[in-house]
Amino acid sequence: MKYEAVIGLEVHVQLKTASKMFTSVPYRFGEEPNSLIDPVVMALPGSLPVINREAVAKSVQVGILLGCDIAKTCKWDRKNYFYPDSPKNYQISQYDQPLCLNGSVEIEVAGPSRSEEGPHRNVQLTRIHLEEDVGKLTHFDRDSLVDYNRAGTPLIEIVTEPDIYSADEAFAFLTALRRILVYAGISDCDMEKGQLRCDANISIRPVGSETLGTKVELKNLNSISGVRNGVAYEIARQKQVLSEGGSLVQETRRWDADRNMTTSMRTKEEAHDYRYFPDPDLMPVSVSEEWKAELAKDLPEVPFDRQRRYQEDFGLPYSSASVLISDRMLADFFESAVTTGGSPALLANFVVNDLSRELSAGEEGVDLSNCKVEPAGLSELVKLVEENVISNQIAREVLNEMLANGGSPRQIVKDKGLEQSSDEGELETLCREAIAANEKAVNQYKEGNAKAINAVKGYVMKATKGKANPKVVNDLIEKLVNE
Ligand SMILES: Nc1ncnc2c1ncn2[C@@H]1O[C@H](COP(=O)(O)OP(=O)(O)OP(=O)(O)O)[C@@H](O)[C@H]1O
Ligand SMILES: [Mg+2]
Ligand SMILES: [Mg+2]
Repeated sequence: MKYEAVIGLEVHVQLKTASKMFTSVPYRFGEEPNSLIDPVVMALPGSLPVINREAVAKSVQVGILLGCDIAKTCKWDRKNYFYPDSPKNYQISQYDQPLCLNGSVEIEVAGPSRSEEGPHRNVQLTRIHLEEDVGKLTHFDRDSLVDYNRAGTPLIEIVTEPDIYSADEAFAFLTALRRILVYAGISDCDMEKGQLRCDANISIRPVGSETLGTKVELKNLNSISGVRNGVAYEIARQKQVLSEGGSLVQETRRWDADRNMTTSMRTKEEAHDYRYFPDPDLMPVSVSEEWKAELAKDLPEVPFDRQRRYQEDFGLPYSSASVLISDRMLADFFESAVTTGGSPALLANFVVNDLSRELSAGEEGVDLSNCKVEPAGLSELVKLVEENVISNQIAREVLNEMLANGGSPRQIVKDKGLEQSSDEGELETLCREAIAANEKAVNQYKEGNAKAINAVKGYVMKATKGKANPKVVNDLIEKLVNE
């Protein structure tokens, strides 16, 4: 029998807010353990929670970005369980009246190559609710240490419908979701710092069947590639079990990235009964239309809309547009340069090929905040190319100088005497010299080998240190070899 996979994701995202969800203490990653706590975080008797307006605002913004229905009123519920990573014996969450319902995330599954666009599709969401994070346990041989710094940090849980059908789609979903959230300043979504965490629910069913199979919930997925690997492994494992005549049980499994396999953590019988009930210490929250409109105003255009605009309005190829939108700093830099002037295609080339490579320091991504080149400077450089003052090749050289020492491109070109030479008399002499020195190549060219002529052009370029106007050289050589 042929099977297909069905996947639903639960994504937890830490919100970038000045203080915790129900108290004014801040949260920062990597601080002295148990230094960012107070009576509310520790749930000391008599302490009362106060709702963080900024956290609600950011969650509403996520809802707007993802096209959700924002609840007019949402309420808070206690999810009861005890575990040492939480100082209370419950977590404040939202059960039956979450802040957002429905909505979707546009994904693009990778195309056949980096320069070819893959198919786009909307993955449906079920809900988004707001809750508080728990602390962090560190286990040793005989005992464990607990750090409550993270406890009480605002966390949203984004739950998808079972509407993802492969490991690659799960990867595409998380990539797209993370990009939107980072763009909008909702969260930095650094998975290594636990700012974005994902559980994957996976089942398989015979192709053509409408009913869902028994689901396995996969935990401990520590990176977006980890999700892809874990989901792929789990789909294969489930198919294997069924093909051997076995049956699947509803369980929670743990992804072991080192051993590249999943192992069982607990089965359905061991699942918690959370005994949800409304938190008596917190009032429901209502979100007015005015507030929603206010919050919507601060939101950026979403990345795929930008990608389409770059392709349609600026005529950029997919390969450039997709790299530009992969990082908001890069895209903003490009747009700012386009506004200042210069051909979008040329600007995109320099940003994608030169700036992004120069500035992407490994995992950290692009950091343009310390860059010595400003958008206006790049724009000026491109104008020099368009005005035929310098060639593309020289422009690269000037850009490298700008990246190293700053400065205006016009001034650099002037100081270093890099202006392109279009002096036909001077260039003709050089071209004649080049043709004489490359007799063999010229003959090959005449016999139909079009590329052979590059040797002749190369000679002129070398002699002028790249300063010859390539168009003038081309035309001259063309004319002279056919004389
Ligand atoms: N048979 C199935 N196959 C694949 N995914 C499923 C299946 N049934 C449900 N799902 C997905 O599992 C996820 C369930 O998440 P949800 O948060 O609603 O419940 P939970 O995991 O039981 O609760 P908790 O938040 O306490 O872990 C959703 O993303 C849903 O789409
Ligand atoms: Mg859940
Ligand atoms: Mg779950």
